[in-house]
Order: sequence, then structure tokens, then C-alpha cells
Amino acid sequence: MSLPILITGGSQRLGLAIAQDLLANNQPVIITYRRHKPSVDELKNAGAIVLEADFSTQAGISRAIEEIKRTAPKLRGIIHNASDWVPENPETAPGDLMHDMMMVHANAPYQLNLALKDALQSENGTLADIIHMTDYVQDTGSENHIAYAASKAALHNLTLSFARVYAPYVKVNSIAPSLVMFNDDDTQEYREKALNKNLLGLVPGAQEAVKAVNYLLTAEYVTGQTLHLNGGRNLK
Ligand SMILES: NC(=O)C1=CN([C@@H]2O[C@H](COP(=O)(O)OP(=O)(O)OC[C@H]3O[C@@H](n4cnc5c(N)ncnc54)[C@H](OP(=O)(O)O)[C@@H]3O)[C@@H](O)[C@H]2O)C=CC1
Ligand SMILES: Nc1nc2c(c(=O)[nH]1)N=C([C@H](O)[C@@H](O)CO)CN2
Repeated sequence: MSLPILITGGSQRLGLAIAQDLLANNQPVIITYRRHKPSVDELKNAGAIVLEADFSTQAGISRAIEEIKRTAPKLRGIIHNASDWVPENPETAPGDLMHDMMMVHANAPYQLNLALKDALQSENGTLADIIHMTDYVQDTGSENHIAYAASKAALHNLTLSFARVYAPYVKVNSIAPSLVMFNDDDTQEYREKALNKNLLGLVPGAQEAVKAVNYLLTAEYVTGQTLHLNGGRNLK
């Protein structure tokens, strides 16, 4: 039996698609979720281990680390997918927003990577993997999600540091999507405008992230890199 891959925020959208694909290919999976949904039970019934975790507080991060260590002494990989896409808004003080963004996108991945270093095992000649789900805005910044973009840039910087420190037994890479999957409440106007933001005029859906994850898991010579999933938006 292969060692499990941990996916944070695996109860919906990209994280759920990644978890479902890995399970369908007989790869054991552990997911964390913040709010219980039917998908959590569906993943559990499909054989996943499901752990409740909220990375917005230090206590939540510490609790998650202890529960993951107890559940899986050894891991094939970690996919840091959990994320909150929150714009600057009048209801949230800037200090609170920056704190919240940094906790889930940088502090939690940082602490989990350190705490789970010895658990990460290469197996059958395949190196272990850490994958950080960052964002196109890691390199560009954002006008309406300033704190969010800064926290994703911090997450990408963790890719560079951990790639250096964890070589040669663990590969560490970023996947930087631009708009890959719409949200249910995205208006038709937003959707049409978004399609024109990249060269390919596409919003491909969650399977594009699944393909990117599977590439990195099988790669032998890729670490400290960013896999951009943006339809050429940077050239538009
Ligand atoms: N979708 C896209 O087009 C893009 C996605 N990305 C990145 O790809 C990744 C996946 O995107 P997507 O599937 O849309 O992500 P979602 O917005 O669906 O969030 C994924 C999960 O993160 C969980 N989460 C949020 N905050 C916390 C927290 N404080 N502690 C624990 N869990 C938390 C949520 O749990 P709950 O549902 O319980 O609240 C949610 O299920 C993310 O890192 C995202 O930033 C980047 C650019 C574009
Ligand atoms: N946690 C999330 N992060 C992001 C999302 C999302 O739905 N959840 N969506 C985006 C947008 O698609 C953005 O890339 C559009 O330009 C960014 N991050």
C-alpha cells in the first residue's frame, strides 16, 4: 500500500478533484476540511482519511499538525491547497485581513512543512513532493486582493526555501493558476470578461489542476519551480 498524500482544503473544487483523481488511481489520500460538506463523507466512503482543520489560528494549526502526525506517521506528499480568496473590504480591518491571509496561505504551510519533514518519504524510487497552490498574482500583485496576493507570494517563496532545504529527497514546487474554475456566484458578465483575459480564451476547470499535480508527482527533475496554469494571460 502506497503512503498517503495529504491535501489541505480538499472538500471542494480543485482540492476535491485532486483527491478524487488520486483515490481513483489507488493513491491513498488524507484531506483536511474546514466546514463539513457531503463531499467529505463521499471522500471518506471512497477510502480517504478526513480531518477537520481550521488554519486561521495557531491553535488550529497546532491541532492539525498533531492529528496528521497521529494519523499518518509517513507521507508520500503534501498539497497545500487550503485558501481564502478575500478582497480588501470595509468590513475587515487591514491588519486582520493580512493576518488571516498569511495564516492560511503561508503560516500553516510553513509550520506543516517543518513539522512533517521526517514523515515525508520517497518510495519506490520516487521522491516525496510538496506542492504549494499559489496563484498567478504571486508575480504580479493584485489591485483588489492585495493581502491575498502578498500571502500567495509568501507561499511561493516557501517553495524556493523548502526546495533548497529538503533536496534531494523531497521536491517542492508551486502551481500558479489564474482563473481555472469559476465560482458558482460569478455573473455571466464576469465570466465573459474573464475568458478574454488569457490568450486561449479558456477557463478549463479543475481537471487542469489535476493534470498539473499528476505531472509534478511523476517528475524527476523539477523542484523549486512554478507550473503556471494561466492560458498565456501574462502575454495578453
Ligand atoms: N479556482 C481558481 O480559479 C484559482 C485557484 N487558485 C488556488 O488554487 C487552490 C484551489 O482553489 P479553489 O479550489 O478555488 O479553492 P477554494 O476557494 O474552493 O478553497 C479551498 C478550500 O480551502 C478551505 N479553507 C479556506 N480557508 C481555510 C482555513 N482558514 N483553514 C482551513 N481551510 C480553509 C475551504 O474550506 P471551507 O470550504 O470549509 O471553508 C475550501 O474548501 C487555492 O489555493 C486557490 O488560491 C489560484 C488561482 C485561481
Ligand atoms: N481560494 C481561492 N483562491 C482563488 C480563487 C478561488 O475561487 N478560491 N479564484 C481566483 C480567481 O479565479 C482569479 O484567479 C481570477 O483572476 C483566484 N484565487
